[in-house]
Amino acid sequence: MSGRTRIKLCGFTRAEDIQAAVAAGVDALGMIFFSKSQRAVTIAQAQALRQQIPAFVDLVALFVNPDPAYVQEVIEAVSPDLLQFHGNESPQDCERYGKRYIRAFRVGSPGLDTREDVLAECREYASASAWLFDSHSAAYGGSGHGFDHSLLASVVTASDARPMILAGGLTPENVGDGIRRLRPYAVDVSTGIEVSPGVKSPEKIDAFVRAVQIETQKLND
Ligand SMILES: O=C(O)c1ccccc1N[C@@H]1O[C@H](COP(=O)(O)O)[C@@H](O)[C@H]1O
Repeated sequence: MSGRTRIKLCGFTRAEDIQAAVAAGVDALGMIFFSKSQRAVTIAQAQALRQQIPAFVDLVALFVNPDPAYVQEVIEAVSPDLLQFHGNESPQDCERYGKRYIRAFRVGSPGLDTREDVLAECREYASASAWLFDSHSAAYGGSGHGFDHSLLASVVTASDARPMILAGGLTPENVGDGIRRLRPYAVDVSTGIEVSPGVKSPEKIDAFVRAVQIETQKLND
C-alpha cells in the first residue's frame, strides 16, 4: 500500500509517555484492559490518561477474552475510538458493541501456521476495521517477539483483505524492513519503544516514528 504508514503505539500507563508519542506524531495510542498484562491500566487510570490525548489521535482499548460487561464499562467510562481483541473472541464477540474494532491474529499458533490457514481465519473477521498480525505467545501479545512474515503472503495478495497492521517485536531498527516487505497500512509496537514494561522511552518513540516515516518516504519516491 502506498501513502502514509499509520503508527499505533501501545501499552501506555504514564501521562508523560503519551505526551511524547503525540509530539512525535503518532496516529493512535493503545491502553491495555487485560489484568494479566504488565501494562494493564484500570478504568480510573485510563480516564485520567485519556485527557492527554488530543483530537485526531485515536485511543484504542485492547482486550483479551474479556467479560462483555467489562468492555461496556470501559466504552462508557473511557470512550475509546476503537477496540482491539487479542484473545479467542469470535467475530460476534468483536461486533457486539457496535464499535469499530481491530482483530489481532497470533501468527504461528496452531491453526495459524500456514499461509492458507492465516487467510481463512482472517476472512472470518471481514467486519474488522483492520487485521493485526502479532507473534504467537502464551501471554496473548506484547512479547517483543517477531514471527515469520512469509506466512502473510496470502493476505498481502488477497483482494478482500482488510487493512493490515504489522506488529510483533517491531523496533526502530527493524520496522523499516517490515514496511518494505509487507507494505502494511499501519504498524503497532509496545515492547520496542520501552525501557521496561509500561515505561516508554521518548528517544525510542522518536526513533521508531522517524524510521517509519523514512521507509515510507522511500517507498513513495
Ligand atoms: O502489550 C501487552 O502487554 C499485550 C498484552 C496482551 C495482548 C496484547 C498486548 N500487546 C500487543 O501485542 C502486540 C505486539 O507487541 P510487542 O511490540 O511485540 O511488544 C501489539 O499489537 C501490542 O498492542
